Amino acid sequence: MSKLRVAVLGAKGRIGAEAVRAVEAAEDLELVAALGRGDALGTLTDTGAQVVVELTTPASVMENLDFCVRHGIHAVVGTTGWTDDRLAQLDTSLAASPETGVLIAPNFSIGAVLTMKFAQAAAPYFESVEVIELHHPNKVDAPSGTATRTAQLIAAARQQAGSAPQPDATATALDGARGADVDGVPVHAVRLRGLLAHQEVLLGGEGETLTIRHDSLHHSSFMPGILLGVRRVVDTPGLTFGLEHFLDLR
Ligand SMILES: NC(=O)C1=CN([C@@H]2O[C@H](COP(=O)(O)OP(=O)(O)OC[C@H]3O[C@@H](n4cnc5c(N)ncnc54)[C@H](OP(=O)(O)O)[C@@H]3O)[C@@H](O)[C@H]2O)C=CC1
Ligand SMILES: O=C(O)C1=N[C@H](C(=O)O)C[C@H](O)C1
Repeated sequence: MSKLRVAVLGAKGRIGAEAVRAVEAAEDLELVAALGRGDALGTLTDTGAQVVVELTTPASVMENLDFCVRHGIHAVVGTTGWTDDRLAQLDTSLAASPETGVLIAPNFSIGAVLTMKFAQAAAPYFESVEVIELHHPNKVDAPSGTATRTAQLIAAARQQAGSAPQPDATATALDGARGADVDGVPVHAVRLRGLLAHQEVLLGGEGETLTIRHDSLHHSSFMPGILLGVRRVVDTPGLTFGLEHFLDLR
């Protein structure tokens, strides 16, 4: 059987470099390009890439995806910075290339995907819920894509369950003291040397709290999810948001 031809964008970055090694080590995949900033996107078509793994920056991702979709190259995207406007723009370009698949995964690690699922399930049972994400200090965006997605899922679950607004008597606060408001869920971002990628979801009810915590200790935690995405996206046209759609979660 012929190998799937894969390119990595952001190949010299923290996660991109790990993805290059993971693709090279996979027997069913062939790494045909490893591109960094300034490298010509034409290399993707010249090398016949079938799938691009996009791990760059929020400032670069839209232009890169536009090129991929216009050329019918499937994409697995870990880069953050997704807004409704950006998703709508991507949907529009995918409509003109209906056989192309794009997976956007706020987080490729199984533990983070499960954290989101558990938080979504627990949220309606508690009066209060807040998200704390903790990352290395070189991260350029805050809050993290994972924390934003987690808060959105929590908010949707609470709305569906008819939960009351969260109790909070704060009358005066320094700017930022109560975190960012994501659909009514406070999200706090910590940047600390020594950390990689971590998240806690704190839930509180009368006389009890529940903490759901996930730690990515190494970039290898993201690799099985990226490889799964590469193998599945070629048979999944259109936009898929979240790795959970490619997992057989019960
Ligand atoms: N979904 C997930 O599971 C994960 C997602 N991420 C996300 O992935 C992204 C990358 O993270 P990280 O590796 O830590 O960041 P880095 O800054 O280490 O890596 C990004 C790399 O992309 C390069 N780059 C920038 N623009 C382009 C471009 N147009 N074409 C090709 N390469 C480009 C950068 O080059 P230069 O240095 O010259 O700017 C850099 O080498 C972030 O958005 C992060 O949040 C990270 C980990 C897991
Ligand atoms: O920048 C990172 O490192 C990470 N980014 C993603 C995010 O913003 O959620 C995924 C993970 O947290 C690592």
